[in-house]
Amino acid sequence: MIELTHISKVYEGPNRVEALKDISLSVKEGEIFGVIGQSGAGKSTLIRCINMLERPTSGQVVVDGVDLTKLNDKDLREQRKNIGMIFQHFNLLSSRTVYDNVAFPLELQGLSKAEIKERILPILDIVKLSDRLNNYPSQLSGGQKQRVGIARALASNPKVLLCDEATSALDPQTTKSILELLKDINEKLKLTIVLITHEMQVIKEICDRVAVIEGGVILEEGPVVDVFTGPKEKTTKEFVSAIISHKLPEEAWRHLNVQSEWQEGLHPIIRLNFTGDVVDEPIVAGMIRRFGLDVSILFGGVDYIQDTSFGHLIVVLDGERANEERGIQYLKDLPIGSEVIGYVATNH
Ligand SMILES: Nc1ncnc2c1ncn2[C@@H]1O[C@H](COP(=O)(O)OP(=O)(O)OP(=O)(O)O)[C@@H](O)[C@H]1O
Repeated sequence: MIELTHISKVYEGPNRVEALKDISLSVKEGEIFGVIGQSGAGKSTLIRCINMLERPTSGQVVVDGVDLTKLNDKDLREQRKNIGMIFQHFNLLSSRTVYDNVAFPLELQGLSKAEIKERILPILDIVKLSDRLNNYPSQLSGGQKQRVGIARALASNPKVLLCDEATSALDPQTTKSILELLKDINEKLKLTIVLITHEMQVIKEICDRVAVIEGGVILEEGPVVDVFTGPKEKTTKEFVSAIISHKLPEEAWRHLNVQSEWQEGLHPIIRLNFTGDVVDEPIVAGMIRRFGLDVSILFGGVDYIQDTSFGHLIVVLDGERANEERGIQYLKDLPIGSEVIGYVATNH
């Protein structure tokens, strides 16, 4: 649905900034694609290139089969009806009611009052604002204002919705309800959604795939579950660790006096990561039964990334060294992630 090919964006001026450097991305029809990055990474520039609010310095932007970089202003305006956008600070007109804010883009397109009404009443129903039609933005909560923004974006029946930090100004509870609404319209209206955010929680809640951007470059991208369970780049690891702690807390690490070499009398500490149904397998019981090992659990938990369970466990294997080595091999042969992260003395 969206193909970005070799996109670069340079802001010329006394402080020349290369905001995007040769970015290529592909977003499939009907998916929710998230771009995450820290402040200044290039997220806003990237999302604004998709509807050409920013014109890329070079590269191609194809949305629904049309190369937007080749269009004149009139054709671009026409194609933009396919691409709705919502913003962090909602960008509503304060002198217009909820109804009139949502009607505004359709008025600009020259639709009649009756056509507008027919188009937007069902949308106001989807975003649950039917009882607020005559309120002004100042009379609404942040979440309600964003619902107006969403309804206005949907008014033109777009195929793509761009969300520019759409929940960053909202509290966690309201964020959750807006994300649920986005998921809902993605499913009901088969809308392709691209969102940018600096919050991993947003990616975790609703995205199918994610790209991590830093310094105008995509560091890595893939299905959310894959990126969460196997982050490759340092920045990605930091984002992931903000919501999933794979690590033993620092204090516990010190208290245990963890060593990096497997010396006499020490036992391996192992980190296990597992996704999906495998979490239900009796892995710990297997190690006890097969190799006569004592398995102490130091740390662990199960997270859910949408419908996929993602477990992590840090354990110490304690037994004869040969059996400990067999246990490590047994784990390696299972369809889970396992890594020896240090060695400790136990009380036995
Ligand atoms: N209109 C502009 N003129 C000059 N430089 C700009 C302009 N817009 C953005 N930049 C620069 O481009 C780089 C990327 O900015 P961008 O706003 O895309 O990042 P971001 O990831 O969205 O950050 P934030 O979350 O803080 O908005 C930054 O160095 C920024 O200062």
